[in-house]
Amino acid sequence: MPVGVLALQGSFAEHLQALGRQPGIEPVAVKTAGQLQRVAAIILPGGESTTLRRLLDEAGLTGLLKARIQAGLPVWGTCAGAILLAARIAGETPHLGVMDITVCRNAYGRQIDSFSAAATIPPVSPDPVPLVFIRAPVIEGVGPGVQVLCQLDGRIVAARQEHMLATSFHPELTDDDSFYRYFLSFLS
Ligand SMILES: NC(=O)CC[C@H](N)C(=O)O
Repeated sequence: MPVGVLALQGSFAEHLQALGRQPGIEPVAVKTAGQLQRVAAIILPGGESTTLRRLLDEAGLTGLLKARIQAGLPVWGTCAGAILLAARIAGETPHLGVMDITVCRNAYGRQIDSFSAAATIPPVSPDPVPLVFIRAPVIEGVGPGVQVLCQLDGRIVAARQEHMLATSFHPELTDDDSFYRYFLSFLS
């Protein structure tokens, strides 16, 4: 099963490596419309969301990506990828705008703008999942069709809406694959 990772900027290599550990999955680096057309699901990696948006536009991928997601392509945005998905971004205009969440960029203060934590997220794993945050956004609000998966100190850091998954943190920077298994379950 070909599963893509948007490979324009950010932590795509780590996602491709993690996908390569999942049985039956062919990791595909997505840089072109042809590659985007053939994947059965896609991960939008962390990085810098305004840069990612610009590169998506320059590659001519924004409209196709949005259309495929709206037609049901399973998508998982991590960190900057979650910002790309959000229908609302505090103080900014949205990018893809497909997921009914409101995000606030760089929501953690300077002194803790990168940190690790762990949380038990029952739909994802019975065991605590390590969470790595790097200048992370938080999800400030969700629409009625969105399931909150994880809150940390009362702030939403993971949510699902049907075939769309958004996480503020970076599972690709840990050796815990439970979020990959959870996301790939959207395919069945
Ligand atoms: N690790 C990340 O993806 C950081 C996201 C970045 N701070 C942004 O707002 O785009």
